[in-house]
Amino acid sequence: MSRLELDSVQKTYDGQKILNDVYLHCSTGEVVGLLGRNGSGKSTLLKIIFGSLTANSRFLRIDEKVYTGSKTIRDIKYLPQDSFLIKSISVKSTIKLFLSGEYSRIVLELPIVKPLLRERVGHLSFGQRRTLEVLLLLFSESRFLLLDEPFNGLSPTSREIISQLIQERKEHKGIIITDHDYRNVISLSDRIMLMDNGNLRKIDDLDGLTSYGYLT
Ligand SMILES: Nc1ncnc2c1ncn2[C@@H]1O[C@H](COP(=O)(O)OP(=O)(O)OP(=O)(O)O)[C@@H](O)[C@H]1O
Repeated sequence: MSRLELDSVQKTYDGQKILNDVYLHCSTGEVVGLLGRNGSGKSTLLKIIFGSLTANSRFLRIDEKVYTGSKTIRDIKYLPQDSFLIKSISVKSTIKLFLSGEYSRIVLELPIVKPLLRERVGHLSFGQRRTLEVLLLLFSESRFLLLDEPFNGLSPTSREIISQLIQERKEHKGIIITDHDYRNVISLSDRIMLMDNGNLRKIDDLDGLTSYGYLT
């Protein structure tokens, strides 16, 4: 088992504190659900963990190795809200480009992917592209995944397939997931954390989400 640990994360934008001394951990074999209102700082936190955004302060450790500064780390992959795919190449080429042999073969054979293989990425619908992006991360070799709104634009069937694959792939990975489909996040997650006024609160049940004003 591997463990990612994040401590003392502070982030200020234009003098306004967005993250206030955040602590979070995630181990391989678990899904951590990150909930919070619009603008509460969820994407900011994921980008800081990934290393694409610099924090005022950040302590990041994976097992015994400590990472300083804001470099990206091979062992962490981030699904951003915006697409990261090359629009002019086919789905098949995209899968071969991003995934190594065995995982590439598995994804090429998935029933949800097979009918799309010859399509150019730029011709996919929003939901088809999002599904492909999530699959590329789930079958990557990185031990930790940060999924920022993976269910955005997905039909109920695609949501079910992706949720099932997240459950299967978490055996090898630690996954931090944020999405406004909070019911799905809750059903997938082993632990729920709520971003509230720059702090992360551990949530045990729906009453916890109500008491912090996330649900009414
Ligand atoms: N580059 C930036 N410059 C200034 N403020 C920013 C910048 N990026 C984000 N913010 C602010 O930081 C706060 C947190 O934004 P963030 O995108 O992390 O929220 P979020 O919880 O992911 O929101 P959502 O659920 O709507 O995606 C917001 O108030 C946002 O306006």
